[in-house]
Amino acid sequence: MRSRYHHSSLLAAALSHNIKHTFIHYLCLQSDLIYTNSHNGEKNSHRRTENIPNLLIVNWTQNEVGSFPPGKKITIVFVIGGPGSGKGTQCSMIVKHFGFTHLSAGDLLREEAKSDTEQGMMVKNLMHEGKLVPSELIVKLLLKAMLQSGNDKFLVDGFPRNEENRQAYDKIIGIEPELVLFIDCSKEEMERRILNRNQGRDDDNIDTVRRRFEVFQESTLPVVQHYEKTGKLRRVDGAKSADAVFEDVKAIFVQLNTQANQVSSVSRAQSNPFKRFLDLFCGCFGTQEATN
Ligand SMILES: Nc1ncnc2c1ncn2[C@@H]1O[C@H](COP(=O)(O)OP(=O)(O)O)[C@@H](O)[C@H]1O
Ligand SMILES: Nc1ccn([C@@H]2O[C@H](COP(=O)(O)OP(=O)(O)O)[C@@H](O)[C@H]2O)c(=O)n1
Repeated sequence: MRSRYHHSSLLAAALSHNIKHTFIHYLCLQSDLIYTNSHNGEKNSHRRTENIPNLLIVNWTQNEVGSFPPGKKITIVFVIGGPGSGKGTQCSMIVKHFGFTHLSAGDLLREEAKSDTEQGMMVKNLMHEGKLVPSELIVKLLLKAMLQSGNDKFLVDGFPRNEENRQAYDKIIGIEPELVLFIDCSKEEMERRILNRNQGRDDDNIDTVRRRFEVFQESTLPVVQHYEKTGKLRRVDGAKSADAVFEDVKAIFVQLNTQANQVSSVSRAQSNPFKRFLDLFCGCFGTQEATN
């Protein structure tokens, strides 16, 4: 009871503050994100929040986490696929060959779930139910891990999982992914792999797995379609053996490296004043190719 009143007053204080760059979220331990839904379906967050115990407010500022130095080139690749499609397996192979830092959204959340706080408990419960954790929390964890790594190339595994993830990422990190790797695999094969995985994961049981498949179908597939439209999606057949999948993945990353090298040699050339002068000079006499 006390905690309910405490949270209600925090909510009131937060609403009255409207601080720029501050992200305030209302999460419920037993229900989904509830800010816009009331009992009777009206968009009335006040009434709804006052009636719900265990309300948790995650309030954090961008300054708390930090940001990348301006102008630093950061390469981001999202890796998506259903539960058990082989995201983690492929990511470790990519890391060995291409020097990326692997950030698994699921691993970051599992770490968070160990903490003996209200937030840790909330994450643990949602994961146990196979539901998605509120987006700003996972984006914050990703940004923190990116900054701590000191690297500039990241594989973000298991993200974005829904439109809300994608939008929160755009708002908070905002670095366009270079590409989005989608590991496509049948439900039967994924289920078989998960039930044989034996990593002692609390959510690798048949009931939670089924819920995770539903979430994938309903929430993640629309994100796949989004990246298909923007031309960023690279689909690989995840049903093959891990090595065979990696052959296809490798080809995608070799191409990505080639493009990156071309871009950096063009920008090096453009930043060379003598080369710029020569280009201009030759351009005047119609001999542009002479400098290439
Ligand atoms: N291509 C594959 N063929 C057979 N088993 C695989 C393949 N890729 C991964 N696995 C196995 O399937 C399970 C799930 O793979 P994992 O990489 O953990 O998936 P995800 O990260 O997508 O949940 C693991 O036990 C892994 O060893
Ligand atoms: N972007 C994400 C990624 C994972 N998660 C949570 O973490 C759980 C495990 O995700 P995972 O990527 O480690 O595992 P798989 O479901 O892909 O096997 C999901 O079922 C969600 O509860 C999330 O809420 N949001």
